[in-house]
Amino acid sequence: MSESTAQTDLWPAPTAPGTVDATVQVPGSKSVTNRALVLAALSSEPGWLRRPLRSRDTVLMADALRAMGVQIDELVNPGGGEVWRIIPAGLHGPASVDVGNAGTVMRFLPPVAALADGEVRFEGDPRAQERPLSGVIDALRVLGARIDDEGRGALPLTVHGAGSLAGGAVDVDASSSSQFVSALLLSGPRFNKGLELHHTGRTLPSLPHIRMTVDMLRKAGARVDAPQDGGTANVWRVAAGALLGRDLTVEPDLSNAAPFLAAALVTGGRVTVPDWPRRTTQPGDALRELFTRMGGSCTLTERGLTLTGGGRVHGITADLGEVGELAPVVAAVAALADGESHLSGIAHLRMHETDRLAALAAELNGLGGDVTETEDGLRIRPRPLHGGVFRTYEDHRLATAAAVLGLAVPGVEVENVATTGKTLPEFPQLWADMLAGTEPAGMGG
Ligand SMILES: O=C(O)C1=C[C@@H](OP(=O)(O)O)[C@@H](O)[C@H](O)C1
Ligand SMILES: C=C(OP(=O)(O)O)C(=O)O
Repeated sequence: MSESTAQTDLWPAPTAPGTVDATVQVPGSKSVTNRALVLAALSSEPGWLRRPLRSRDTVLMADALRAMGVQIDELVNPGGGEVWRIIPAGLHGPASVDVGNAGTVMRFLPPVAALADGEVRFEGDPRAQERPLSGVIDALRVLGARIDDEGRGALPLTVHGAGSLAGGAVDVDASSSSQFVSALLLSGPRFNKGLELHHTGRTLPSLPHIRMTVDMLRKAGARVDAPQDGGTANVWRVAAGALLGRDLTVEPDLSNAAPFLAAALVTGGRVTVPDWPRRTTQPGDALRELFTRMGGSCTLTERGLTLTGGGRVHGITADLGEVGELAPVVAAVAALADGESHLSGIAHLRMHETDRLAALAAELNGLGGDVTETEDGLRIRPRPLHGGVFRTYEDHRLATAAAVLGLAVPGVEVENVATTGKTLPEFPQLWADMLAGTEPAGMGG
């Protein structure tokens, strides 16, 4: 948890005037948008991206690829929504990349830079320099890349791209971030010998995100063997070969649907998220099961996913290792529940945008909660909460978690709500719109 910014920018989290009843159109998935941009940049023909997410993380990704020579045109679709046309070109330096605090940018792009011709310099926010990257740096060196990180094993660094990379077999410990695996797989088809990646760590978080990588690679024409389909455990193989341009419509970001669905749960109301995919690799799909266990009920129809709160919120014992992105909002809901919760499998959240376990414990306890950190998660004992400042440590998911608490706890003031711009710049407006249709207390149902 790094030092918090000044507390001058405080957003009074609105209290729910009654039961929420709303339809919330959630913008596109960060993880899908940024993978699609990388794959399109590496492909041999132009591609299209419909309804991409426009947020800090995805704009940083697009700008970085442009800096390496890729053309990305942003078009307005008269039928609604944005369309980006990606025209790949010979990747080249010199280029300078600002990764911000985007894990996807800082991890997915050094392998792309190794394929570029020339130097690519990577810099980022102070927090990005603390986040793990050595798994990618060390693996790229084994695969033939020259990287100057002055021995840090972290940002800032310079990749001296040679226009191609040998590739081959490599061991990677990705226990601190699944993005090490995704990063190498995404560029793998463009390595001369392809890639054979052995994960050597004891644990591997966020498996759905690795499945998303494999799925999107295959849809772009890559040949991939993965443990998920009965392949060798902990081994991924990517054959060398060309990638095809795609015309892809981005699914809504299901992890960013979490605070809105949580609003239905904690107010005993109803929220529908249109365009919820019937099949998806996004970890946010697990919200259906998690929030059902916490007292809601879900229906998936052609209108989308509707979550209806049951009037009571239950505590939960859950291993969130595969779906760590959901932990902050689940923790907020758990703090409002009728019983204790144990969230486990999320030690790696200590190296996310902030130390999320420390931050959630400190901020929930600051409002009167009883939260303790465990070795790999949080124990949350619901207590009557009171208002106060909820610090967000430049972490979008801390801000949205605080908004959920604010629905039930008067006087919650959220520091720097604009930090939601990392993946959901429209958050305050979407939240206000959701509440505008809320039935006053006593009239809901
Ligand atoms: O590949 C991806 O798009 C992501 C993978 C996960 O990272 P970790 O495995 O580092 O948790 C997730 O938390 C992050 O928000 C997005
Ligand atoms: C961990 C997250 O982001 P990043 O892609 O920066 O790792 C997140 O969005 O919860």
